[in-house]
This record gives sequence, structure tokens and C-alpha cells, in this order.
Amino acid sequence: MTVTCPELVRLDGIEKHFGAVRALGGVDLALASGECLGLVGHNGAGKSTLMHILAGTAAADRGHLAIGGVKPVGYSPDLAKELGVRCVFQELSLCPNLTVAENARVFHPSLTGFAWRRKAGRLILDKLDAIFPGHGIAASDLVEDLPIGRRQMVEVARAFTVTDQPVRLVILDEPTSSLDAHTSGQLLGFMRRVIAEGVSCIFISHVLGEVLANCDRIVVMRDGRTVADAPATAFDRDSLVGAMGDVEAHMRDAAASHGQARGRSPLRVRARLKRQNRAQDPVVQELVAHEGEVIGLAGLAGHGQTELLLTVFAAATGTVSGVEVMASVALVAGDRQSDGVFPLWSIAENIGVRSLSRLRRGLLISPAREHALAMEWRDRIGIRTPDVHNNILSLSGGNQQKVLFARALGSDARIVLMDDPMRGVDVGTKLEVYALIRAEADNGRTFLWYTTETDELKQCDHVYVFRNDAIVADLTRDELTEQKVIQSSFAEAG
Ligand SMILES: Nc1ncnc2c1ncn2[C@@H]1O[C@H](COP(=O)(O)OP(=O)(O)OP(=O)(O)O)[C@@H](O)[C@H]1O
Repeated sequence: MTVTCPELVRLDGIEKHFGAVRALGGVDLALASGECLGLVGHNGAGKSTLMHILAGTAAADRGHLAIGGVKPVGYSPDLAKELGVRCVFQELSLCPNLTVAENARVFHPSLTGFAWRRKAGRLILDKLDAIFPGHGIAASDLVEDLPIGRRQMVEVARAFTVTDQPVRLVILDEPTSSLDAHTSGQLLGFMRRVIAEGVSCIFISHVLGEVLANCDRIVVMRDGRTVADAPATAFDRDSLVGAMGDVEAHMRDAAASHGQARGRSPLRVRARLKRQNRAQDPVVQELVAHEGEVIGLAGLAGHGQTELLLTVFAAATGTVSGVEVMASVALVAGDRQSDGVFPLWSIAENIGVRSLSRLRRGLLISPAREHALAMEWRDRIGIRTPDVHNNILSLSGGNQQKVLFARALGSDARIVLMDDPMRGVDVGTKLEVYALIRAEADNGRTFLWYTTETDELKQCDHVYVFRNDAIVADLTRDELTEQKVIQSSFAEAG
């Protein structure tokens, strides 16, 4: 039975320019109450910009916006909130030096009185419990001490908390990008429950399976315009990829078909892990990576994968007991906001910073060499910018992530450590980067790749599954299945 719900949002002819860049070229979009709309498109297609306009954090150059049939005058983030519009942006907005409860209070100024801290703590914890049971976050945790996945969970939960203002629309801009498969599933299940209660959601993700399985309708954006708008059931993965443009939908299988015998080439990394003593798991004693291998690190987020990468990174420049690293190392940070991007620098400077010795002419960095390196990588992985000397923050989130790739792959490092590096990278670029990683591995580079996406583990020659800071499974490419990874990630002791 089809139920016609009242229209909640209407955007008409929205245009937005950033200098010479046309981010939005006249976008129309409508959304009903209780509808879940999937919004997809390549990096830089204009999705986040459109959502900023809907959330009142950016103003359109042209066009109209109506919410609940009313065209608001002087639209602003405060007015959006009053009208029931909430947004979880890619670049998380929590105050790092405040606790989880204090961040909830910042969002809800109506929580006053001397018990405000307790009330705010209860409010956010109840919502975290509802969305992410077993989340392990305390109201008194300082946000800057939380890993990126947990920060994302707090940000999502906060968007759904209610005090004196209603929640009618929640915009989720890549909310699962830092969450492992289990936690993403919890969020998507919750999203379906609130949709059933009449709340609307706009869900942006580059994981097309999530969009196809959870949204009622899908809008595809390309180069600042909408190019497709249909019920989710009208699409499959290939037709979505086709609508997004310039991608070969079947490249994935070609990239995955490569296999390699272990251990014939020289050793690059050997890391002995401390034995787990909390549980009687079958613990794998050491991780090894050889020249030319792509090694996957799997398991639920926060179970020691990032720490292992950071330990290998430290061991490359100093002495760390139990860890041997036999070649130079570069790291692609996963938390680009705090660890990856130099926000005051240009795109070219951000790419070149890991290759300074090669870019030097005499005592100084040669601008020409820096420019050439940046142009080479702009073209190789399609960084969408009119000028590599623009500030890095002028790029969309996914394009900033590509810069971090370019920095590592453009360097002379023989070992590349990747901390869930594909966050926010669109499906076309992902396939290109997979092929690039494979080509670089064939040239003798070694990759240690922590990923929260099971599909990406299929790109690896060998996968170690982590749980509670220990390796609990050691899988060859042929043994790897999603089920085995999930089983090992959750298996109880005994
Ligand atoms: N503050 C800014 N200054 C200059 N250009 C910007 C700014 N914000 C966005 N842009 C440009 O606008 C275009 C659209 O970017 P937007 O972030 O909306 O893309 P997106 O579809 O959300 O991409 P992604 O999937 O990578 O997040 C891009 O070309 C981007 O470089």
C-alpha cells in the first residue's frame, strides 16, 4: 500500500558558487515526512554543500527553500533547529575539550539548573543506549580522548536527542564512514525505526549497499546537479554506479582476482603482539608482512588496529620492543581532521610534505617540483580542484582524503600504513585506488591496511582479525569470508 505523506522539505533551483567553482548548478529536491532519502554522487558532486544549505549553515546564491510548506525568512542554523532540522556533518562538530555530557548541553541550552550536567549526561546516554547498545562511552569522557568512531557515535546520538525542540529531519552525511560493520548496522536499524515513527532522514554514503538496503528513494548527484531520482527498488549497484558516471562497475572483481603465495619475498614488518590474557582466545603471536604484500587488519573498530599501525610507524624511526621494520614508512591517517590535513596549507604543500628531500633544490623547496608532484597526483587519482595551490579545505571531504593518499603514494616509502583510509572516498575512486595499491604492491611496496569495509579486505593478500588488542584470526585470501571475520570479531572466550 502506498501512503502519501505530507511534504516536509522542498528545495527549488538551488545554486552555489565558491569563487570560480560551481558547487551547485540549480538543484531541485523534495522530501516527504517519514521518508528516508539516499543521496549519492562522486566526491565533489555537491552533496554536502546542498545539505549545508538545508541545515542553514550555508546560504544559497540563488533558489528557494521551504520547510513544512513555509519559506523561512532569514534562514539560519538556529531557525533550522527550531523547525526540526538536525544534521550530522562529515567534519564532526563536537567540542573536543568538553565532555560528552557537556557537548549535549551545548546543543540543548534549555538544560539549565544546577543538575544540568546530570540531565545532559542522561539525555545523551539514553540515546547512545538506544542506537548503539554496548557502546562503552561514558558521559564524563572527554571528546578528544575518544577514537574517531566513538566521536561519530556521540555526534549521531546527539542529533537525535530531544528537549524543547522537535526532530523532523535528520541529515546524516556519511555517518557510517568511521563505524565498523556491526556499529553501522546498529545505526541503520535505528534509522529505520525513527523513519517508521514519521521522522525523515537524508542519508549520504559511499557504501552503496547501505543506501540500496535502507533508503526509500535515491537521488544521484553529479557535478552540482541531480541526475537521477527514483525509488530505491528501481536501482541496483551497477545502475547507481552508472548514474554517478565515469566508473567501470565491474572493475572490482578484476582487482580482486589477484593472488600471491606468502613468504617468498623479503620480510618488511614483523610485529609480536602482547598475548591476550582476559580471554582464552586462540591468539596469533605475530603479524608479518613481506615485500609486495597487501595485508589487511580487520575486526571491530577500536580493537588495536590503529595502535598496531602507530607502533609500526614509531618502530620505523626508533626502537620499539618486539617490532621490526625493515624499510621506510608512510602513514595515511584515518582521522583526517585531527591527524592528516595541514589546514593552513595548499593542496600541493599537503601532498609534498612527505617528499621534501626529493623536492629540494639546494637548501630550499623547489616550487616547480612541488607543483609537478601535485599535478601528477591530481591527475592520477582525480583530485577535483581547479588549482593545486588552493587551500586544502576548499576540497570536498573525499578529495581531502585523496590528498592524503597522494602524499603517501607519491613518497619514496616502501611500506604504506593505511588507517581506514577510504573514509568518504567515492566508489569510482575507490576502485582506482584499489588498482593503484595492487600495481604498487606488484612493484614491491608493502601495505598494512586497516579497514572497516569487508569489501576492502577482499583486496588484501592476507588478513589478520583483531579483538581486544590481540590477533584472533589469521586468514589467507582464499579463507576470507565476511562471516569468518564477524565470527572472529565477536567470538566469546571458552
Ligand atoms: N569552502 C569551500 N571553498 C571552496 N570550494 C568549496 C568549498 N566547499 C566545497 N567546495 C567545492 O564545492 C564542490 C562540492 O563539494 P561538496 O563538499 O559539496 O561535495 P560532496 O559531494 O559532498 O563530496 P564528498 O563525497 O567528497 O564529500 C567541490 O568542488 C568542492 O571543492
